[in-house]
Amino acid sequence: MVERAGVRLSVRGAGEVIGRVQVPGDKSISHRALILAALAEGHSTLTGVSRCEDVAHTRAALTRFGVEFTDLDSGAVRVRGGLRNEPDDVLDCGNSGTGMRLLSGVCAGVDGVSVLTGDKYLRRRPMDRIAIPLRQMGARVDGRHDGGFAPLVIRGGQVEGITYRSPVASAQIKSCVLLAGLYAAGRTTVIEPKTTRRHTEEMLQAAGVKIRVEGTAVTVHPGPLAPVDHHVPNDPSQAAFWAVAGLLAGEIEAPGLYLGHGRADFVGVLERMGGDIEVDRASGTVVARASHLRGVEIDAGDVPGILDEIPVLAVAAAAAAGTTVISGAKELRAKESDRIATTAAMLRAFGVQAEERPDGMVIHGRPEFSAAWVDSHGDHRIAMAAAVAAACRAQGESLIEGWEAVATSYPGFATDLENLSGLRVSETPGAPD
Ligand SMILES: O=C(O)C1=C[C@@H](OP(=O)(O)O)[C@@H](O)[C@H](O)C1
Ligand SMILES: C=C(OP(=O)(O)O)C(=O)O
Repeated sequence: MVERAGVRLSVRGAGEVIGRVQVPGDKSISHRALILAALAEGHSTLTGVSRCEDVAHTRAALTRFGVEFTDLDSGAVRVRGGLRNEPDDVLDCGNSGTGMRLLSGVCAGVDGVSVLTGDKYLRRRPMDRIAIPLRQMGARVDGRHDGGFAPLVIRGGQVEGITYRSPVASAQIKSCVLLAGLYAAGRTTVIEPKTTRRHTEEMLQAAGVKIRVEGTAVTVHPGPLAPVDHHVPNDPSQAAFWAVAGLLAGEIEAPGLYLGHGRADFVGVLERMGGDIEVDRASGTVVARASHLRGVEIDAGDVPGILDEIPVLAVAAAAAAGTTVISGAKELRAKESDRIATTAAMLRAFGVQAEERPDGMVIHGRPEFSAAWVDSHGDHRIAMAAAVAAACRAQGESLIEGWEAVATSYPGFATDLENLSGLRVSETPGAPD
């Protein structure tokens, strides 16, 4: 594992943020597009695939199984699939929970041994949530703390279909088990406590797999995948940063977004806050204009649909009149960082009163922030949320340490921020990671 060199972002705020922004291809869909194309026998052509580091790790991991990727001049990726054999080396998933958990499902189905690892942040994230169902299916899963943490060693092949009632609402757990289910004897059902993003179901169906969704239950039948030509739409979780920037300081338009189940709920939360935000479903466009926001209650019912957007929604709450209470969000503690602790600490660095609770936080809004020194704690979403706070509401120079983490999902974020704001935004060598 090569750890990245430290980068510090300097933002001299505050100013207007105005314009149209093409955010990167959706990260969740990009991982799945590469994996499903790798499983399919034959050639698939993918367009719009995210060029972020997380997705690059998944692509590199798939080459270890003998899958071939070719970058076409058009920007499309051609995939020669047919993944069947065990990988010939360790699968390095980098910072990506999605990569590690989805690939684990594939490894459980493939005859042979796979070893999966990742960076120091990923190696701290819980993997028992996939080890438990994969073992029930008949795979052998080992790792640190009895398979609770990576590196993971999976001996796959000969898996049986199961009905798995997941204790956690997680698209990664669901997708892991469904992918293993493609290789199983018999059908596999996953029942979620609450429905989560449905990319795996939608994309397996498009690849000709027999899959049925009934409420919170998804059943997959084993079988081959057909190659597909898939366009990856733009990432709504990245557009959420700009939507908040538009509401706080100008007007932003983000086109081409995936706005399907479990991904666009941040729009409703921002509307509840009083935000002037419009959605055109046909073109996948979100437009957000400067608004006076007010504090809201965000609870367990909201959380699965806004999981990755909470750090930037917290910035909106910090700029809103009154108090915002977030509850039912303890899953945030299992992300790239403990996002309840790191979001609250980031807001406090800007002079905002924010108190941590076991399953959420309480944020007291204020009209202006003070310039801040923020530590990303290796978490791309904390870094980008801080950049929005700095650019829109903090007079003077704010510094974001650990900015290198942003490459995991949105390598061009600083350039987009500079172009949309006209502020001075600069990246310099920072403290080592
Ligand atoms: O399936 C996916 O692509 C993802 C699911 C979510 O994680 P969990 O499944 O752990 O909730 C989300 O936080 C992550 O960014 C991407
Ligand atoms: C949680 C995230 O991703 P992952 O779980 O794939 O690392 C994220 O992108 O916010």
